[in-house]
Amino acid sequence: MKIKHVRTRVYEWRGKVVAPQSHFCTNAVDILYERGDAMGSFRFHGWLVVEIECDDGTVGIGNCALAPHVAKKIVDEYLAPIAIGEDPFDSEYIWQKMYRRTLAWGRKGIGMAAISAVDLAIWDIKGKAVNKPVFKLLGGRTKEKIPCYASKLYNNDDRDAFLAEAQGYLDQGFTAMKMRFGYGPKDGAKGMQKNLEQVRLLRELVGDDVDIMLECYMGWTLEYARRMLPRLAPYEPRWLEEPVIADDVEGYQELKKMNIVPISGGEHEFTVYGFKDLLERRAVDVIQYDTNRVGGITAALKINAMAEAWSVPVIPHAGQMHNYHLTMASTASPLAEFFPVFDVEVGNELFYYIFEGEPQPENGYLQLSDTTPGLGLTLSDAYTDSFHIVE
Ligand SMILES: O=C(O)[C@H](O)[C@H](O)[C@@H](O)CO
Ligand SMILES: [Mg+2]
Repeated sequence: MKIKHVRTRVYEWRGKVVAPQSHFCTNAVDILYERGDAMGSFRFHGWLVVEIECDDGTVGIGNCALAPHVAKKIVDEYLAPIAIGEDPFDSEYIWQKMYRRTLAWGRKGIGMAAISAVDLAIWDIKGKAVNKPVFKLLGGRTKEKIPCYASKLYNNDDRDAFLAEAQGYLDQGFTAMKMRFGYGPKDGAKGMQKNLEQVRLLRELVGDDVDIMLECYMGWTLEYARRMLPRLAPYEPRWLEEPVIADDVEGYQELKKMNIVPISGGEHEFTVYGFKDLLERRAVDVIQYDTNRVGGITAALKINAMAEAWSVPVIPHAGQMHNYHLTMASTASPLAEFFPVFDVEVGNELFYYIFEGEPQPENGYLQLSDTTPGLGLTLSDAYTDSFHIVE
């Protein structure tokens, strides 16, 4: 079996977009003085789809959402020539070739996201070639079904609307949900009180039998997070996510060492080397790589093994099939993130408009088929009129 052709397309969403409410999510840009759409550069309204065709006609599908046009260029110019002609079952060798040939500039960030997209397509091929779901190639079923948490609840100062969304997840049977803070250091004591009010109201609504997770999306500082942790402790969040930027590993270490609220991170970290550093420095209580960024399934599988050795749970970023297969196949991964299906807003939900095959939860659990080969995704044609597709 040989890789014959690599096709890359960027799906640009042209359909309806729901403008997010003000202060809907803190983020790394918040410390800058200019106003405007701070979360603008964290939107996912374009998505790279990579299709790899083999000489026997098998086609594998991969994807990545970070800077999709740049990732497309990297795949077209650098990675496709490396993969073509190789046996897809030599996935480790192909991964090493892609990594080492682009090491000068691709070891983190968009270079690794592009490698991830190719690697996902290769694993999809391997599953299809042996007529097995990918998780069966990664160690198999470790769970009867996958527990998941509802992940949206962007801050809304209309507290009735915020709580109505949370009530909806309770009504659907979720026993865990993640909210986004709307305020950070720039918003002073008043903003801090709004953050605390938001958590208090959510905890009062859901009670003590539901886990709540708190997302900062890199929008706080170490000083602000130090002040918030003791104030958040009474609400017993399952974790506080990305309180500081990914490069501030010392900040992560210090917050974790305070041992007040578990600290999670990793969706902006890459390869086994990035997670070796986080683990050895005991910087996180929960690892949250995204398989379509971190180095694909080839890298994620190795990180799961490292996390198991360090007893650090892996709860991958994003509710998408490429992450679910890893969670299903690892006892180090107790839970999956689930992005509820909504009108397109930030774009986490765009995946549902491009692909068919994503499982929908029942009472807070997801199920993967034992018989659907590969990753289990096909390209949807239900929304083609709402996409501008760049070949
Ligand atoms: O943890 C997450 O789901 C991410 O940080 C979100 O994708 C991001 O859009 C912020 O909500
Ligand atoms: Mg996050």
